[in-house]
Amino acid sequence: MNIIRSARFGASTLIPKNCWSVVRSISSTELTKLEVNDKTGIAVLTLNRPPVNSLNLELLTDIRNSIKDAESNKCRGLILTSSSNSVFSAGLDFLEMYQPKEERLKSFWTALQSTWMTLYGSKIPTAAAINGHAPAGGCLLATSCEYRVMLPKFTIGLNETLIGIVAPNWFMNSYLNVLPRRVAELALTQGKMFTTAEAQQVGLVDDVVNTKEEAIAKCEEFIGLFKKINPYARALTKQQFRINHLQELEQNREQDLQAFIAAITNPSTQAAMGAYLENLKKRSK
Ligand SMILES: CCCCCCCCCCCC/C=C/CC(=O)SCCNC(=O)CCNC(=O)[C@H](O)C(C)(C)COP(=O)(O)OP(=O)(O)OC[C@H]1O[C@@H](n2cnc3c(N)ncnc32)[C@H](O)[C@@H]1OP(=O)(O)O
Repeated sequence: MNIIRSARFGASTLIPKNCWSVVRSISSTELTKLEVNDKTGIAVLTLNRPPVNSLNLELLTDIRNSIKDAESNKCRGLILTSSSNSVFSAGLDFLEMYQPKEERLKSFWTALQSTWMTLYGSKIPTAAAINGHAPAGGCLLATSCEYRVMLPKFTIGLNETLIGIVAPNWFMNSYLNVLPRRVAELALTQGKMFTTAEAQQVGLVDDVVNTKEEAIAKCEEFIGLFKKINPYARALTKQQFRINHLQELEQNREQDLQAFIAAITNPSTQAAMGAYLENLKKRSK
């Protein structure tokens, strides 16, 4: 058995899973865990930032590093999931955007841009096992993957307009890569959160299963579809589908950053976000 060494983790840890496979930890931080199944070569990236995996600068940085680790370790595919039983990811961390410090705000948005480009443009097959709610940035992570499977009774969608903010072009492009234009426009303008059943009906998720284990198995099945396909040909084909969206952001990163800072620091956006956060806190009491 080859032991993969990680730049971030040193020697790999072996975790026996069942008699057929061995799960090996490639890299791990306080916020993420990246494990590869030795038999299939498929990696699972688990987001672990309780209570709701809200995406702050550190979590975004770890996600990006993990995707790169999976690629550099030549994993055959990458599955994103959550350690929570009820939330895949609550999207961007409001605490990064509410009453922000400018330098941190810049680093935060720049990290989000980089993470999105790394995931959306990844050479290896990507899949999301959505084992909980996936609003806004959580939905962005899922729609940046090539395949989605979701557990029942959760919600997913880009709800930005409900918060009084506008989803940037590249959020919309990830949506449009999955949904018909008419459905995407209606959903985005309403800030619609789809139930699992609705999401499956419009094609926002590909499959619905009852447990996280089944979701991971479905993702493995999806990634297995490429077993006999030349990885180079596959990667270039995927890239051709996504290159326009990737270039659009790459070429306008600074403009996108400035638009974000202007929109977020606008007093009316801050007021709307403050009220939304207050409401969230009341609800959770
Ligand atoms: C012309 C074009 C111009 C374009 C210009 C560009 C402009 C840029 C605009 C900016 C775009 C910014 C994009 C943002 C996208 C986002 O991702 S925003 C985040 C949106 N997320 C949400 O709305 C989710 C909110 N959360 C929930 O709905 C629920 O928490 C949940 C369904 C995910 C889970 O519910 P439950 O399990 O019941 O947990 P709670 O009790 O609600 O929460 C526990 C705990 O977590 C806190 N929390 C929840 N979400 C967040 C979050 N996103 N950030 C930070 N904190 C969060 C919640 O307040 C609770 O905290 P306490 O326990 O009360 O302390």
